Amino acid sequence: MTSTDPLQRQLADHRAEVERLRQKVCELHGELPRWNLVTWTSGNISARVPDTDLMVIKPSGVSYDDITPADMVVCDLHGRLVEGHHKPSSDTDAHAYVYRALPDVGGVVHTHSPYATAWAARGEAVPCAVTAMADEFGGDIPVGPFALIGDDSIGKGIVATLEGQRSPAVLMRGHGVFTVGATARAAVKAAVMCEDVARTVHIARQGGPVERLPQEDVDALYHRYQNVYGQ
Ligand SMILES: O=C(CO)[C@@H](O)[C@H](O)COP(=O)(O)O
Repeated sequence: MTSTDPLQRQLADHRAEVERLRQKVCELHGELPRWNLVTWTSGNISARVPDTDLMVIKPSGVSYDDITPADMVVCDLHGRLVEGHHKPSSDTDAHAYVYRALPDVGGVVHTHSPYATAWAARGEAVPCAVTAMADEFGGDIPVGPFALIGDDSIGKGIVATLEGQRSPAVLMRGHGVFTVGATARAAVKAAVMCEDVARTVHIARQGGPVERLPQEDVDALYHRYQNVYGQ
């Protein structure tokens, strides 16, 4: 019998994609401890289910060692549970706000990676001082406002900070990293690269002042990496 609930109908009509994303998002969660981006159960990943008002997101507080595709939770884009036997991530409101505000975003990642989170604790943007930053971020990694969890505050801070920015990463002051991407995998890559460059620039600054790359070089590097690099 077909449900009269539009979200349940979307779920039924996109069942194969939802199950594929449960598998994919679960796999991607393994990358967070692998790259030392999270501690214990901190951090989370979600993916938008294309052509729906749904997302697949991490269950709250479940160990990375134990998480399975079946544990992934399906929510609507207001953070309301649609399907799952766990409570969704405590950051679901933030992920949902981003998806509502930025239609091109297909994946959102949150980490507490140590070097990037140290920059967030200082409320300081990571200056674009190395080519790897120009490649992936197209400039500095910006800082967003401190915001408490539990409503749209974090999501609003992420979206407002990313407005007009090339960077797919934002350092939420006093909290940690949020990244976005066309896919969840792209957002995970941005989180990995964010921690890498935050560490490099931090170490560089221990030896003396760090200068940003010339803007024209940043532009050229970003264009090459985003449009030419790779296969
Ligand atoms: O920083 C936060 C809370 O904002 C999160 O990273 C939590 O630490 C992980 O929450 P769950 O996704 O497990 O609910």
